[in-house]
Amino acid sequence: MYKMWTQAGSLMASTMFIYTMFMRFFPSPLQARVRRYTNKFTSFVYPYIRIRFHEFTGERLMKSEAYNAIQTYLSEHSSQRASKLKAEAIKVKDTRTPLMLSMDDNEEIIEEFQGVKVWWGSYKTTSKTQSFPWNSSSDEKRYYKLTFHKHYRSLITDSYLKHVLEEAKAIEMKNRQLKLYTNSKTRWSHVVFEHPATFETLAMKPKEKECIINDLVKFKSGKTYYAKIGKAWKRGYLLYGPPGTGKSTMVAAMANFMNYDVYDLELTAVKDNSDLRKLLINTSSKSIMVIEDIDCSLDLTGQRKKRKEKVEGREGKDSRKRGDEDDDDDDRGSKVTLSGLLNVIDGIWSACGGERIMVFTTNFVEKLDPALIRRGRMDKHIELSYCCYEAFKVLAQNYLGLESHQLFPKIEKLLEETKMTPADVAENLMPKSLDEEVDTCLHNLIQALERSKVDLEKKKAETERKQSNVQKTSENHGEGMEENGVIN
Ligand SMILES: Nc1ncnc2c1ncn2[C@@H]1O[C@H](COP(=O)(O)OP(=O)(O)OP(=O)(O)O)[C@@H](O)[C@H]1O
Ligand SMILES: [Mg+2]
Repeated sequence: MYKMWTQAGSLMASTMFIYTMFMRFFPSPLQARVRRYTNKFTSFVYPYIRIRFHEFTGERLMKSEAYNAIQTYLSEHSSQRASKLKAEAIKVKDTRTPLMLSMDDNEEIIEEFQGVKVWWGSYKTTSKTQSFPWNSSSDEKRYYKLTFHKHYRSLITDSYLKHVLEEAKAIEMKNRQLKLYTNSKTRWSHVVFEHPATFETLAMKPKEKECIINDLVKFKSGKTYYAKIGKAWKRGYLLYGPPGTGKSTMVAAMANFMNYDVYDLELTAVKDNSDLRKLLINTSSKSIMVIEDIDCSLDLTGQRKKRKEKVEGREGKDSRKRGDEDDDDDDRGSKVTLSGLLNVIDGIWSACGGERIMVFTTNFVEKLDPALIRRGRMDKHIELSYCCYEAFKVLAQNYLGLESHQLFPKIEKLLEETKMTPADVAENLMPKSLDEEVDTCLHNLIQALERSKVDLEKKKAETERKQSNVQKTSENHGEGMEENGVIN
């Protein structure tokens, strides 16, 4: 047996040697003919077709959708057949096990489709990039390989692959658990998104709420419309208002309503515009990208002004432009610029993927650069404000299960006279012990509102007093000037 293998080995080596020599020294027409015959011979000896599905496409920029779909499909089909499995702890809807099992690396399974056998394999290649011994990193590339008999080429490429993609989509919809992503450098990591907020529990005027819901519904079903008008399928929402008025809660309600993943982009953790673009490309469609407190994220608002001031201050100096950029680098850890962010929102790259919502939240809308929030970038501006009576009724229903109560009119009047955020109203309404009565909760709220009313009146009186003092001083000053003959 050993002898036979040795002979076979040396025969193969000799064949390879002759083949290489031939390819090197003979003219190309002859080479082409030989190659054709070699291919024929190979396909006669090995009549199988192989298709590779790589994890990343486009210079490793984007995760391949086909790869993802196959992964979903195989994890559903492989767990019963493969002997080497990978387990990932995830939460998927409607499953008895909290673990998702998928094929391990270098594992294969056999499937049958309309009586035809196909082989799926999961593989990984590792290449080492080493510039210095102390600075080496390995680059892992994963791919799935599908093998089938050449006789069934059209069945597999037309029907089977379509079946795999469709089934993957159906599995995804069935198990879809929303994800909340967060960024570090150029990578996203995620946890399961479990925020319970919905539009029903969101306290705001019903008409405004309805308007937002209609807008979202229109967006979701607008694929052909956006294509028709030649616009990328995306929409921007600017949520602004004082702290505790429900901006973050609304983002969660939007995600649950649309069934979209949330990408919570922390701009300060992004090194520069190029990394920002990479992050954008690696987001999936059907997602909401949110930048919370955009006014604090980076000095995006000040950059233009600062630049303008510097340029004006250094007029005529050759080093103007270079100096500007150097200073900016020193000022901030992140080099993301306003133009970089604008590009992400509605530049050419922003159209990647489609069906995307972008949300900015801020407490100080007036601080933002107008370019950042102009319509077309932030299409809809939504103000979330202090609690009104209609918003209170939603909270009373949420927290106490109350439709109406004799104390409601009193609360309505107090809400008109004060400025209390929905967060504060909610906190006062929340029972503080298991046996706390509804009436006690409402009384707590009334007391808090009355205190807030007194504070507000005190503040108002104080401001009026200050204003009248300023007025008096300026009048005295004016009289003095007149007496001194300054004003004629
Ligand atoms: N409009 C609202 N409807 C329902 N609950 C609300 C609303 N506003 C605030 N809340 C409650 O108050 C808490 C704080 O609200 P949220 O975090 O959404 O405020 P925010 O506007 O994002 O504040 P900030 O500007 O400080 O980020 C939430 O957990 C929620 O329970
Ligand atoms: Mg918030």
